[in-house]
Amino acid sequence: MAPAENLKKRKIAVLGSRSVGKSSLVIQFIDNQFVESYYPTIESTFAKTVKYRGAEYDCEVIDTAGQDEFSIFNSKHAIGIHGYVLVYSVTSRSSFEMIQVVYDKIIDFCGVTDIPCVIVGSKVDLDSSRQVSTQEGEKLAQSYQGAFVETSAKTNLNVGKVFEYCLAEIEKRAPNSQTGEPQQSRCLVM
Ligand SMILES: Nc1nc2c(ncn2[C@@H]2O[C@H](COP(=O)(O)OP(=O)(O)OP(=O)(O)O)[C@@H](O)[C@H]2O)c(=O)[nH]1
Repeated sequence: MAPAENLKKRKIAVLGSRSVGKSSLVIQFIDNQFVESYYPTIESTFAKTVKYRGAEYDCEVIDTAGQDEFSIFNSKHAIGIHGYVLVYSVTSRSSFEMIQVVYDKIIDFCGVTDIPCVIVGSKVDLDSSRQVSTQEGEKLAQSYQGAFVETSAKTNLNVGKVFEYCLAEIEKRAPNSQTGEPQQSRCLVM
């Protein structure tokens, strides 16, 4: 393992509607377990060292309280964040629509044209209750120039990929940077 000072630090925020499975995704990624019961999150931060393309990354993952159209955008979810995991449930069209609201709020707040992001369609094990097609998810991610993946925290499908893709999106925009200056630091407050 690389000495701590050689680790690249990356801060990743996980956002999306309530109950779409953000915590389950993060807990499956960090602890390799799935919890069936539902406890609404206030906010939790997790740390994990991830190896990606031969480099080690010190990832801080922020699991946020679910958003809705009335939530006021929390500046904590933009300042110092390198990449975003935007989660909807494939069983909920309204959660898919909420991704677009959250994305626009981030873009607006940061004053940038795009952000490193992964669009995640969660709960694919519940395919018989699907309301959002894979193609719709892909199309949305393309329009954001981000990555797309469908997951199940329950069956541990593609959970690791979410964070791998997120690192890839961050690196695409800030290759070889030790701290990876987040995009919004280009904002100038006057
Ligand atoms: N079948 C299935 N259920 C899931 C999956 N992921 C999460 N759930 C369930 O969905 C419910 C909500 O999951 P959470 O991970 O707490 O959702 P959240 O987005 O963190 O919720 P908030 O904290 O309110 O924002 C829980 O009962 C989970 O067990 C999945 O991949 N498949």
